[in-house]
Amino acid sequence: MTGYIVTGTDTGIGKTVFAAGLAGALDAAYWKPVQSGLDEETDSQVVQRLSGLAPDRILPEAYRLALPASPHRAAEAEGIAIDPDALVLPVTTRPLVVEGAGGPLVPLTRRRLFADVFVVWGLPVILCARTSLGTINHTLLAIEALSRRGITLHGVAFIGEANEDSEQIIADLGGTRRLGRLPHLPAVTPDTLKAAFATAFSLDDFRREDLRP
Ligand SMILES: Nc1ncnc2c1ncn2[C@@H]1O[C@H](COP(=O)(O)OP(=O)(O)OP(=O)(O)O)[C@@H](O)[C@H]1O
Ligand SMILES: C[C@H](N)[C@H](N)CCCCCC(=O)O
Ligand SMILES: [Mg+2]
Repeated sequence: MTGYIVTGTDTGIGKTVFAAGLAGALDAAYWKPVQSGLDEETDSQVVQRLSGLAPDRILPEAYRLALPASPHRAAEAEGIAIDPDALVLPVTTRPLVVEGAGGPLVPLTRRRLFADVFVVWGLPVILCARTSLGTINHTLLAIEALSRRGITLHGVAFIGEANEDSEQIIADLGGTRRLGRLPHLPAVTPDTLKAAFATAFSLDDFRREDLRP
């Protein structure tokens, strides 16, 4: 299985928008294993709308939970528990872009974290981080959490306005690379996202040999 796990330093950081850009650029498939919150457009629906991918490239979620909360809590609210061992990567002929919920230490159950399944999945992780003040601490904390579990960090994708020094010190102290920065888009549409993604990121950074079909 090839592809990437997209995680973030927080919820609402821009993972879904980034994942839509990446999945579209790689002509990939997208999977959101646990969706919590069903009242608004779901992440899968957003990616469907923004990526330009065919509907069958958006793979069905393993869990769809109504409460917009941490997955462990959203599951409990429905009287169920998520089974992390059931979160098996779907088999696809295309690279797979997998989006977590929130950040790497978000609980799936009261004992298991997203990071625990990242280890099992074995795909490299892309960490989405904002550029605004406070991001250095949050991003380095997330990098440390991934690193101590032996999870491969592919790099950091920044989202927001330029903050050269913060991006550089995160890359230096975190021992990782800056993949690029998606600016704040006044309107996020399939066209604006495609153009911004192409400007912000180099496809070669994501097209490893084993990602080619
Ligand atoms: N580059 C951007 N330009 C403008 N708006 C953005 C950008 N990235 C994200 N947003 C907006 O910010 C909000 C949160 O983004 P998004 O849903 O991608 O976050 P997320 O990290 O996937 O959150 P969650 O943890 O709920 O999955 C959305 O309204 C989205 O449209
Ligand atoms: C509901 C939200 N949009 C996400 N899907 C879930 C975010 C979980 C964050 C948990 C936490 O870190 O406190
Ligand atoms: Mg999302």
